[in-house]
Amino acid sequence: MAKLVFPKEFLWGAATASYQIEGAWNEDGKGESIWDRFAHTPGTIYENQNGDIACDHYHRYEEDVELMAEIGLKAYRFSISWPRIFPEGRGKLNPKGVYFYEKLIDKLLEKNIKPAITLYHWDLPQALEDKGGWLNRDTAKYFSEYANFMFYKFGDVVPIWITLNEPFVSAFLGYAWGWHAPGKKDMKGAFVAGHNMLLAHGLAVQAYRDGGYKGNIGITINVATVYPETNSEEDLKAAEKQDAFGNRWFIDPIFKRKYPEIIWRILEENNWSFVFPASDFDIISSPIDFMGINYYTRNIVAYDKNSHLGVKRVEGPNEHTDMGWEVYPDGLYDILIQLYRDYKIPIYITENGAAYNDTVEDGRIRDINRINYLKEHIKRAYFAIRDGVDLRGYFVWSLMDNFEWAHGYSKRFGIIYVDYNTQKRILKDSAYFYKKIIEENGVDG
Ligand SMILES: N=[N+]=NCCCCNC(=O)[C@@H]1[C@H]2[C@H](O)[C@@H](O)[C@H](O)[C@@H](CO)[C@@H]12
Repeated sequence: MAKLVFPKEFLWGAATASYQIEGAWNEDGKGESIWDRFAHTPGTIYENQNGDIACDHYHRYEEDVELMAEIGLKAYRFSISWPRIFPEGRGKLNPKGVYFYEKLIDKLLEKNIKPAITLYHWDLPQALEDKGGWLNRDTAKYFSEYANFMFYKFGDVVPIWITLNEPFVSAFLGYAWGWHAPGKKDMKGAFVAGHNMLLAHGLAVQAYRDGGYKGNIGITINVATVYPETNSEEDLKAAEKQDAFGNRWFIDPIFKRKYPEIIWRILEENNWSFVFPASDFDIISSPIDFMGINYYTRNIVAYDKNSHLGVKRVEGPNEHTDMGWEVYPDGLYDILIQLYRDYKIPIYITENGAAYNDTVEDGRIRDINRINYLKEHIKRAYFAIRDGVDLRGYFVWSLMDNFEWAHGYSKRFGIIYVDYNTQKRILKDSAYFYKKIIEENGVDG
C-alpha cells in the first residue's frame, strides 16, 4: 500500500463557524444576529432548536484549542461573530467581544496552530437587517468597516483571511428560498443580496491591501461538481447551466469581472436587469490570493423543460451521508482540476466532511464511515496536486459536532463528538485517523 505524501507545507486544518459553536448568544455585550432572530422564530429549525448555547465554545475555547493541539492541527478555520464585535453592525465597539477573539487567537498561536479567519459566516447583525440587510447596498460599506477593524486588530498575527463563506448559500437560502436567515422568499432579492455581498467582499479586499498586511485573503465558495445524466446535447447544456449557476455565479465576477451568462439571462427574463454600476466590478474583482472551496458532493443533472432553468437534479447511485448527499470523491478531484484550469489561483479546501448518525459505545465513536469519506477525499486532493493543482490546504468540516443550521443538532459533522447534555467532548475514531494523516503528512493510497 503506497503512502501518498503531500507537499511539506501543506496545511492540515479543521473548520467551524461562530453561530454553530459559540453559544453565549447575548452575553458580554454581543448584539443579536439574524440567526439568533431566525432560530428564535418557531418552525424554522428542527425541533425549534437554536444556537443560544450550541457547543458553549465561548466559555470552553481553551479546552477546545487543547483538543486541536492533541489532534495536531496545523491550522484552525473559524468565523467571527460580527455582532460580537459591533453589536449594531457599526459604530459602538464591544471590547469584551474583541477580547474573546484575542484570547482565542493567542491560545492558537501558543499551540502553533495558524488561525484562518472567516469574517462572515452568515450571522449578520440584526440591527443591519433592520435597515435592509444585504438588500441595502450600505451593508457592503459597513462590512468593509468591520473588516478593516479586524485587520487592524489581528492583521499582523492572522495569516489567512476569508471574507465571505458561501455567498450563494447565504444569498439563495436566505433570500430566495427562506430556509436560512433572514428567511425571505424573494428571488429578485437573492440577486441583489448576492451582488451586495460581492461588493462587500471587494471592499474588504481593498481595505486589506490598503493596510499593507502580509497575509493572504480570499473567499470561500461552495461547489458541487456537475455531471450530465446522459451525453445528449440537452443534458450537456443543462450541466453547463447548472455549473454556471451553482458554481460560477460568485466566482466569475471576481476573476472575469462579470456574472456568468446564465445569471444575466435570468435577470433579463425577469426584468430584474439591475443596472449594477460597472465600477462595482472593478471593486469586486480586486485580486485575491486564494480561492477557498467547500466540497461535499456532486450534482447529476438532466434537461427538464418544467424545472427551474430547465434543469432537474438526478439522485446519484452511491452511498449517501446523513444529509442525503451522495458520497462522490471523484467530484473533488474533478472540481479542483476544473477550477485551477479556469482561474489559475491557489486553492484551499476550506470545508469537506460528512454527517453520520454517530453513537457512543463504551466511550468510543467508531465512525468508520466518516474515516472512509475523509480518506477517499484526501486521496483525490493528493491526485489533484500530483496533476498540477496548486492546492495549499485542507480543512475538515467540522472540528466538532455543532448546530447544523435548519437541521439543528440532528446532524453530526464533527471529528469530535459533543454530548450536548453535558458539553463533554470525545475524540471520534476519525479524529485519531486525521491525527495520523497530519503526523505522516499523507494517506495510504
Ligand atoms: N446537494 N447538496 N449540497 C451540498 C452542499 C450544500 C451547501 N451547504 C454547505 O455547503 C454547508 C456549508 C457551511 O459552510 C457549513 O456552515 C455547514 O455546516 C456545512 C454542512 O452543511 C456546509
